[in-house]
Amino acid sequence: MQEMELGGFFAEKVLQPLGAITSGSQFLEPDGLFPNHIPNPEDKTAMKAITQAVLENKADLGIIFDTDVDRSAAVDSTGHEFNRNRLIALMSAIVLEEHPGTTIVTDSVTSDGLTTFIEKKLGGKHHRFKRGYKNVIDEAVRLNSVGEESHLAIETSGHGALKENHWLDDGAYLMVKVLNKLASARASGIAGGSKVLTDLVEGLQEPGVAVELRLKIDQNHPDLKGGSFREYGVAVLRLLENHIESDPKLQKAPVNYEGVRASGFGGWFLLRLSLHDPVLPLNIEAASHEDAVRLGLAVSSAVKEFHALEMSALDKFIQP
Ligand SMILES: O=P(O)(O)OC[C@H]1O[C@H](O)[C@H](O)[C@@H](O)[C@@H]1O
Repeated sequence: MQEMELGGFFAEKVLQPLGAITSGSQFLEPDGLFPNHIPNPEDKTAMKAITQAVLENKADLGIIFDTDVDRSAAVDSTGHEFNRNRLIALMSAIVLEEHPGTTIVTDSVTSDGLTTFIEKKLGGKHHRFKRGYKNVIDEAVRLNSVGEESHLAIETSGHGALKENHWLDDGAYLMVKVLNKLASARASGIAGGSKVLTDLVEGLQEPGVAVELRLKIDQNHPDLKGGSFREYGVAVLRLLENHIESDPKLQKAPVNYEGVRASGFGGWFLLRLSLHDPVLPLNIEAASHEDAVRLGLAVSSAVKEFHALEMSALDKFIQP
């Protein structure tokens, strides 16, 4: 069972020759207008489409790719999604079985629960680095070159690369690893859909609320005073950092490579500059909506003097 545009080859050229039944697959024909949904494994509509197809067809596993097959996600036979932190947890479990103790390099927006899972349950090391598939891959290569073993560089976006695959940014290869795990469980007599995969991520703590709010910087606003949006964004981050230091309810993340990350109210937030856009993405995770709002309020009150920052997404989130 599989879906997605250019990745259509995977059903015909990989899954079928291996003996898989792929009859419930959908959207295998490329169409640049993307008539079905945004081709993004982080997108809720995209994940809903593959989940429904898995359940309707009683498939053992669902696989979804983005347009050029470098991002992927999976769905187990019960409709449980393996994308974002859960995909990283699954891939970490598979890679750490093969390479005990190895370092997993991820992007900056990964959850605190993922760190606990990788380090306490799997016995690996979580190196939370920067957003951007190239950044995580380059960092994993660098770690190996200075003697720290790393076999997996992966983003919540679904981009992922393995050392054994020459650090290619390759969503199809990630799914091959997942399929391998499923097939070897079958071969050793463990049936039951894709439960073997679900079991691998057991114990991963997931937040009740996880949001990404993208705060735009108006590049024509007089507050920029002819400077770049980047400079403006850096000034916002600097001020937020000062606020955190003077707020006893917030603790600055001791190790952080991008933007400003802080814990508080049982959750965390990260405000950073987008890789490409005049935007400051704000990620907030917490156990409840109330706690997530408290974190949002802390950010909002810290940056309120920055009038070129478009706050409507955050305002909407924190409104009573
Ligand atoms: O920084 P953002 O705007 O959230 O974008 C971040 C994303 O940018 C590009 O699409 C890269 O290919 C991704 O690897 C990265 O995750």
